[in-house]
Amino acid sequence: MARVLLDGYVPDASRPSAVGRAAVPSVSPVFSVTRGVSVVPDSALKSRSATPRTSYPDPDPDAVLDLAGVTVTRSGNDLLHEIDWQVREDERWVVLGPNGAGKTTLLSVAAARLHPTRGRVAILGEQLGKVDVFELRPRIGLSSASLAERIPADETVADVVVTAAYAVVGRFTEQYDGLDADRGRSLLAQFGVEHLAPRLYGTLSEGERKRVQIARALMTDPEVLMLDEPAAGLDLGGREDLVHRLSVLASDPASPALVLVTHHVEEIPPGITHALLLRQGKVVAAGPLDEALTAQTLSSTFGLALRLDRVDGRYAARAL
Ligand SMILES: Nc1ncnc2c1ncn2[C@@H]1O[C@H](COP(=O)(O)OP(=O)(O)OP(=O)(O)O)[C@@H](O)[C@H]1O
Repeated sequence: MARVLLDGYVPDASRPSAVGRAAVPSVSPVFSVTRGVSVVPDSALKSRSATPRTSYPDPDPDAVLDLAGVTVTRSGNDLLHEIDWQVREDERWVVLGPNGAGKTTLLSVAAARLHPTRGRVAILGEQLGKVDVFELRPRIGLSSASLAERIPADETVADVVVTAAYAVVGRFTEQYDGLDADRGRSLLAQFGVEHLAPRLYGTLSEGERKRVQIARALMTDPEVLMLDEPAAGLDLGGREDLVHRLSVLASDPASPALVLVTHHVEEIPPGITHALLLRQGKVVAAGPLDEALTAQTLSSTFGLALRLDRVDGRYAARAL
């Protein structure tokens, strides 16, 4: 069952497009439930619960990620507010939300890069605050813009991938054996960029860099793979190629659990099984893809009346 927790979309009656044609519910001033979806006005979305939880259930030992009551506060604002989220080994999640919704912050917590202000975070059975994150991080494959920015432009592509074995960027004096080099090559081949192995990273196109970053994220044979906007900046051909390769990865039962962050439903690869929709640091809906991702929840998430189509396992959205 999908958890559809919050629907902050309030149709603007003055906008003709939002009336009648929108696949979103009408909203009472206080609270309403339409077709099983909890709906609250924007004022409620912005509110913060007065008494935050102080105790949390024990983490589920079978969960790859188990977040309870996760709140991240900066400068008095909650970037994430009371997030509960569980990811299991065989699940492939997409995290959707508009700019500033808190997606990257959520991924940073889930990848053991950021401790929450409040809440309990268990990653691969280890609880943040009780584990050495430097031992935990190699078990998590992460591809993100902030990590990519740290890759030296004069590093060869082959080294960009193999250095993940030591969780470093920039090859120094570490020694890599033949198995590392073989694995690096085979991952580059999996993403169609094996021929780029001798090239300097700084000479690659954006699309080529993205594929190299994902190959790097898989280098340590991680138990969970987290990709923050892997298709950002790609042209149509590059996006379609990447979506296809991610679909192959997501559909392979031998692949690790996957969490993919995006703004665009068009970038959801077939094989994704679950969705978490985030708005203003709060969960709008979370659960199996078909239940959590609907025109209604998407409209609520982006604060816009949207039509959502699904053809051959691919999604498309447009404003009504
Ligand atoms: N250190 C900080 N202090 C204050 N606000 C911050 C800080 N870091 C992030 N924020 C704010 O938190 C919000 C969530 O940021 P985050 O990067 O997680 O969003 P996002 O959903 O990934 O956005 P985008 O899609 O634009 O990448 C943003 O409004 C951002 O400006």
